[in-house]
Amino acid sequence: MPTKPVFLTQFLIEEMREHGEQMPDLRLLIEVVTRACKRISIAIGKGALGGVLGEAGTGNIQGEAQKKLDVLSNDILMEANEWGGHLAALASEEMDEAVMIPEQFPKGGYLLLFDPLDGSSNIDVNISVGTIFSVLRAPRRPTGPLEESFLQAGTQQVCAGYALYGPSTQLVLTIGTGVHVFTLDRELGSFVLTQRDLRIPADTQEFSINASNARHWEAPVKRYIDECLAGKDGPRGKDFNMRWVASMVSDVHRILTRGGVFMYPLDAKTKAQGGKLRLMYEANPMSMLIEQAGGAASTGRERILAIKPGKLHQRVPVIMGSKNEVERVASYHAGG
Ligand SMILES: O=P(O)(O)OC[C@H]1O[C@](O)(COP(=O)(O)O)[C@@H](O)[C@@H]1O
Ligand SMILES: [Mg+2]
Ligand SMILES: [Mg+2]
Repeated sequence: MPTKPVFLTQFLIEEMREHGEQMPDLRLLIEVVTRACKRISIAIGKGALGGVLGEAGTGNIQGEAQKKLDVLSNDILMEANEWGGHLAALASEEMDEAVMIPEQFPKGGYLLLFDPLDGSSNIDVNISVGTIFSVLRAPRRPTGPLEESFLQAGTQQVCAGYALYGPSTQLVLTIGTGVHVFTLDRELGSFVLTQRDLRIPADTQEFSINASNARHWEAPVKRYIDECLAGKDGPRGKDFNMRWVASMVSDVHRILTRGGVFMYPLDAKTKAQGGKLRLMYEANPMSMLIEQAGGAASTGRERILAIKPGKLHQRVPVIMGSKNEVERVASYHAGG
């Protein structure tokens, strides 16, 4: 890595210059979102001292009880972005409807979607959580209801990223030119480039799934996991390790860093709602990062980024990570 620190803004200017198109509004949007993530990182770092742990006493459109930090992170991101300039509208896991930038503020050409706090079940037990975001272009002449503007396939994303609030706070980002990692220098209060162009190995010996759902899994997933568990004496001829943090950000970060396959497949419990994880602000941004790093992302039956969304809070099955493993799971779904 360069000896002289490369800060996020500088990196974005150089990256956009190198790829032939300066997008000052997109750069501004990324700076505003990452500044909000710094504020969330500080709030999380205070933990019990900051009074941010525990239930908020309210629920969201997903039917989940909100944690105080779900609400606080959402408020911080709303406040940071609502003055507009770079956005036309935004949508969040924690808000029923998409929100247009208020009349009195200038409008920008982008739409922002976010999961303000991912891994909520881990907040009160001090395990890493994160913020996931996705950026789309706003239609020039939107016709129907605001929500329709957002219903674009994941291939239309111009930017995707997450902040990981762990022992260190990291930002992992793509603007369609590879996946790059920044680490928050707490003294400087700035994100500094620490890894360029992450590449996911095509093969792996590590899978990530909530095994307590095994009895609900479909046959292709059961077969895949059973073969992994059979290890070197089984059809795969090699031993597999398992990891499950139950924060998608942490599990996907591990996979972007050293490979693996992350699975939250369709099962009997989630079939009626189409899956557990949300397409627009969990599966799509993570799929763009995974594919940009040379991996694959599927529902088991189709490429996640190719899905034409039907509604803002749509859920989908998720199988992503090392290319050859994801393709193997998909081939089992196809009867292979
Ligand atoms: O509780 P489970 O079944 O292990 O599910 C964990 C999954 O749910 C999530 O926490 C859902 O995300 P939110 O915390 O943003 O609702 C994912 O981060 C994680 O992968
Ligand atoms: Mg989430
Ligand atoms: Mg969340």
